[in-house]
Amino acid sequence: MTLLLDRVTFRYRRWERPVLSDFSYEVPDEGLTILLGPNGAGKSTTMSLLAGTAAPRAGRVLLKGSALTSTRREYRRHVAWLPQRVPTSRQLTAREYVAYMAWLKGESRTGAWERAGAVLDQVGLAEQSGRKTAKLSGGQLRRVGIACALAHDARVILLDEPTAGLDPHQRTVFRDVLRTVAARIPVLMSTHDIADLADEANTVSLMDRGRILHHGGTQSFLDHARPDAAPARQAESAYAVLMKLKDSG
Ligand SMILES: Nc1ncnc2c1ncn2[C@@H]1O[C@H](COP(=O)(O)OP(=O)(O)OP(=O)(O)O)[C@@H](O)[C@H]1O
Repeated sequence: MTLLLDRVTFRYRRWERPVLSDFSYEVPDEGLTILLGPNGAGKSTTMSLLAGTAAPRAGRVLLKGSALTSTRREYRRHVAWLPQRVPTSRQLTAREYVAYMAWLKGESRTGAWERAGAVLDQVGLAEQSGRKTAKLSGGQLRRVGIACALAHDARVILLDEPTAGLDPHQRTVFRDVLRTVAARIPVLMSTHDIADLADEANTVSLMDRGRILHHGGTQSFLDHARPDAAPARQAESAYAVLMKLKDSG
């Protein structure tokens, strides 16, 4: 499975300067890849282009060699996507909402309902599955969003800051879910929780101002850490060193 951006240029409406210019990025086809970078680096933009929710002004978005534009429905079925802000329908219960999203992606009615129950359980929301989404907390809604991304048979999963707003216990639950899922399906996840998640990742991509500064195995990323960095601080140190290198280069 190959999902990639090929020489893409993108700018937001009424903005003169493109966020991404002649930008290429290929999602590794196995395991967990974390996408790091400071605020405004272009992570969410990159992910929404990969998810097919934003369209490039130039260049191509490709899934296994076929252009997004020719197979949009098919594409959305294969690519699961958790945006930063989880859109929900306030009148539906958590289970109804997740089942509806799975149905939209091509699951049968019964299949979607069963699957919704299972994934809500997986993200620790079994007890809240009958509550209206309007009554859920921000962290619980985020878990509903994660459940939606897991609720259909996608071939790649894109998660934009999935751990934002989760309490420490839920982060641990999420890490376990992520480990299980990424063993089966490639996952690309943007995050600011470097220390938490670098251990879990197979690949680390670091971007800034619409450019990839580093892309490679987790160890090759951690190798940039200062020699005196404490083991628990290695990922943060590597991040700081690479960002500084960019400033000096
Ligand atoms: N809807 C929008 N309209 C106009 N500009 C936008 C919009 N969304 C993002 N931008 C701009 O595009 C650039 C990249 O933003 P993007 O959200 O992709 O960064 P990010 O790396 O995901 O940041 P963060 O870590 O804060 O989520 C920023 O300069 C941002 O201000």
